[in-house]
Amino acid sequence: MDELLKLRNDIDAIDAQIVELFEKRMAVSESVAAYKEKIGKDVLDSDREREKIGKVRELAHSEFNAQGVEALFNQLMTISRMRQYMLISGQSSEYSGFMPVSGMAVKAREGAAAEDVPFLRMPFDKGTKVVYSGVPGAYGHQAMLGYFGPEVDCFNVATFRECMDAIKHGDARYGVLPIENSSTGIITDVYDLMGVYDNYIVGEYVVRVSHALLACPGASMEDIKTVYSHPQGLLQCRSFLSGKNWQQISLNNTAAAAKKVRDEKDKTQAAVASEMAAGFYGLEVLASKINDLNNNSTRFIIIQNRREYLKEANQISICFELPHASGTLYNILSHFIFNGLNMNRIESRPIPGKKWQYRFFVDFDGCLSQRQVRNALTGIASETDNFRILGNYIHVE
Ligand SMILES: C=C(O[C@@H]1C=C(C(=O)O)C=C[C@H]1O)C(=O)O
Repeated sequence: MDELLKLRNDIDAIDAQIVELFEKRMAVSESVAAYKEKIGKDVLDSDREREKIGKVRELAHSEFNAQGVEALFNQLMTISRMRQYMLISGQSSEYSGFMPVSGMAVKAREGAAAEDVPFLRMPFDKGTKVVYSGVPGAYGHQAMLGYFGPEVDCFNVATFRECMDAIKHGDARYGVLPIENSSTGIITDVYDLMGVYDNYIVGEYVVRVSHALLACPGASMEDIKTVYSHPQGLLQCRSFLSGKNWQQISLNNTAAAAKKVRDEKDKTQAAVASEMAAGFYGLEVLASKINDLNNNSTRFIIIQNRREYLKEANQISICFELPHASGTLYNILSHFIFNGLNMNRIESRPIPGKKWQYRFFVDFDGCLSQRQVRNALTGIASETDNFRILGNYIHVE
């Protein structure tokens, strides 16, 4: 026991020296930050870090220790960079061109689950033009009405890209696009477009997908022979449809199915779509809530072409590219860890034209007005390629 005590005393004495040296090193690193800020030099100097690792490895007396020293100095230099970003990330109210704006308090709309609806929205009035992708009566329409209310001045476009273009060119102030479904995952096309357009996420809205069986007025369940819907609509109602012996036909979206049933006025046809589509197309609801899972939801984003964020915003979305080398993503994640930020999601998508290279999308908790967020973003921006802040908005749980 005495022997262990003595050995631990030795370790304590060495550790005290390490801490003293660590603090001395950090003080020098702070002076380096001040100098770099003065001359406009980047914090990260990969060549210098590589040389440093080589040199400290040579100082070690075994391969095991060389590896240990390498890991240790990688951490030391990461911490040193974090400190430098802290000292140079600014303090003005705007960050990277993003201006804080005041939100508008809006009550939850009828039929919406309270937890799906943000209590604060981006400012809009009756004259504000809004575009959504999809057709009237589809879930995109429902999300748009949920966020902006029934009196909104809106129009729809057929594709996600057209929605992006309408926002980019100012044909509409806000756009509404689906970004993720709770059972089928992310909408990759929307991610890819967000990565290349200069549009920004300013809000989020969740629609609980609740399918109903719709048919012509006067039709009953016994009349039905054919059912139309989006493939996902048919899939999500598999147990309801399984015993029915109806022909199932896929169309582009659920609202197109409702429209077809209305237009053809055939009592043997039915559509799987929302109850809202029933009202919109003058159809009757033969059965409601027919999806297998009743917590199936689609998350929509509200986009615009201005760099703005609500003062109460609590989630940030960013994207960036990384060189195809070992440790690059690990290095970026350290910015979240050292700044105490909670990451909610990370996705990667192939970069068109760059084989086996990926663009990363990260969502994390925070607001652009917070110091630790700015520190992390300053670091990530300078250590990645094509870094973009995609938006700061109120996240709906
Ligand atoms: C301290 C510097 O800044 C960064 C941190 C380093 C370190 O802690 O040793 C090395 C290179 C830079 O990435 C520097 O440039 O010397």
